[in-house]
Amino acid sequence: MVRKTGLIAALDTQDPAQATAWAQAVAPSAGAIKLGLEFAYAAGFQAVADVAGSAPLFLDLKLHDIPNTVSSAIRALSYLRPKMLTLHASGGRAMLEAARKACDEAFPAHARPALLAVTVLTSLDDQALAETGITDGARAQVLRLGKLAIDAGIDGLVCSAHELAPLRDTLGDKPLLVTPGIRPAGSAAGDQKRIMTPTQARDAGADWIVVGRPITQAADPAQAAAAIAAELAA
Ligand SMILES: O=C(O)c1cc(=O)[nH]c(=O)n1[C@@H]1O[C@H](COP(=O)(O)O)[C@@H](O)[C@H]1O
Repeated sequence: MVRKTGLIAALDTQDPAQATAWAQAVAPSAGAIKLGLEFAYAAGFQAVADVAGSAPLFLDLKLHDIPNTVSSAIRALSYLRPKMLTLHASGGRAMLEAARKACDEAFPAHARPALLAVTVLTSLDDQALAETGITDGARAQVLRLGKLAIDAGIDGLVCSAHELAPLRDTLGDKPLLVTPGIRPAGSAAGDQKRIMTPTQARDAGADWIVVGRPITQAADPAQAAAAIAAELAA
């Protein structure tokens, strides 16, 4: 299957003016902008709504709580009209199903966001995961949580590019697979552990790659985003 892999630019900042400038800079190259915990906590949800005027919104709140709280939170944020919304797969089946139901009820059918379940954070390697009690490695845990989330009606998964091939083998083409931990050749990994380049992630089957600091910390964020989009299209 020929897959078109899109770019999501992660705009991690506390400053609305900075987020707006970055959103405008990346808009020609990115299919969505990602605003998450740092921006929402610092600048508030009105600022999220304002910045989201520039591009489709990936709202990365990584919901993880009891089913009633997660479904109520989804109803409460529905006015933001995100294109994608994250929650943690490790919240379990009942939470995932409650989120699916809340999403279906709170959004009109034409404006439903893709619900994306975060499997194992890309900042974790097998050793760090073992300290949490998961001793058979990131790949096994991503597959376990990925199957659970898709079975519970979730639209897609957030995983590292290293798990794309086994997930596609197990779950097929339909689930949206979104991969952070992407580093263009030569850029610093920072706190990310399970990383790949944009080309490698595309070739392994990503629908979307998420890139933050390699764009936002570049001397010219517009040019950095354009270069990544060009790499994906090559
Ligand atoms: O849910 C996410 O987007 C996410 C999941 C994950 O496992 N790893 C991960 O890095 N992210 C997010 O993706 C972005 C990656 O940013 P950079 O490391 O700067 O490219 C950050 O905004 C993270 O919050």
